[in-house]
Amino acid sequence: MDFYRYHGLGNDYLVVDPNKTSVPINEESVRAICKPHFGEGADGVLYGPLFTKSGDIQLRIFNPDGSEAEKSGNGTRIFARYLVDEGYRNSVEPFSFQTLGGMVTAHVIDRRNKIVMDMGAATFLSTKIPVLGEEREVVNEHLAVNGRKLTVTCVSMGNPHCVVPVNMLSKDLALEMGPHLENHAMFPNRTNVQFMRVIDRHHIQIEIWERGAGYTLASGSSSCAAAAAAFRLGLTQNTVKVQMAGGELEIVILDNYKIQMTGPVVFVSKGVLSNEIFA
Ligand SMILES: N[C@@H](CCC[C@H](N)C(=O)O)C(=O)O
Repeated sequence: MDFYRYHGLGNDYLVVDPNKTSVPINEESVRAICKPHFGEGADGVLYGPLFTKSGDIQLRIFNPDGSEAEKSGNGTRIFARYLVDEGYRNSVEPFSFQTLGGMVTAHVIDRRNKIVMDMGAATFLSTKIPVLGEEREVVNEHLAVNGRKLTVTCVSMGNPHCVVPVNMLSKDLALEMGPHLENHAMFPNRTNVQFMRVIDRHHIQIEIWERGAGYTLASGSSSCAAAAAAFRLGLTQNTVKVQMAGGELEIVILDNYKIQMTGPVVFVSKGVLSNEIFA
């Protein structure tokens, strides 16, 4: 099974192309592939391009625990670059593809340094995220988590996010509280988690705990969600640089919370997976 490894700010994915391999991708095989030391090790698998009857391209996004995600910011930028690198699309014109969390549109301006992605609209609506309880926008709500009382704002970018503004940010905070928030009873589909420090009206910093992946150096959809929450809370303007352990993404919040994300993608390697890892 051929794979193509890319990373976006240290958030690394393996692209597995169904047109080049017949090995099935499922929960079990994804776990084996992503397992550090025993498999290739990665923050996820991007399975595509799959083609619909009308010729649209579809992408399936898998977390290292084998669960399927509706959307990924770094994942979609990486996949856009793969489509151009392998000649499925060219970089002259923007192109779109489907994810479980909706359509995204890629503008490949400089395939290494600048891929702009129209990520779809952010929503704070509980039924869309989902968050339990009566239908409402989940903005500045109190949540008891592992003996602490946090104030959270929840966002769907197609996939679920829980943003926690804090004054003091650390990796340890994400490692300690992330798993409790990810699996909190309020989130029936679990959630991605961002601890967010506002630096000024154009800069925020986040530490991330990803659903199905754990601590990651960067997350594109997390950056979109955190920027949308900061803007909604009146803490920032609509153009924000999001600083993460792995680097920085630029997020623009357009009308109706449509989100545009800009960032780099690095091609790391191409390889062949041995069947032995599935035994
Ligand atoms: N790393 C991604 C997010 C991947 C999916 C996420 N773990 C989920 O389960 O929703 C990104 O860059 O957005």
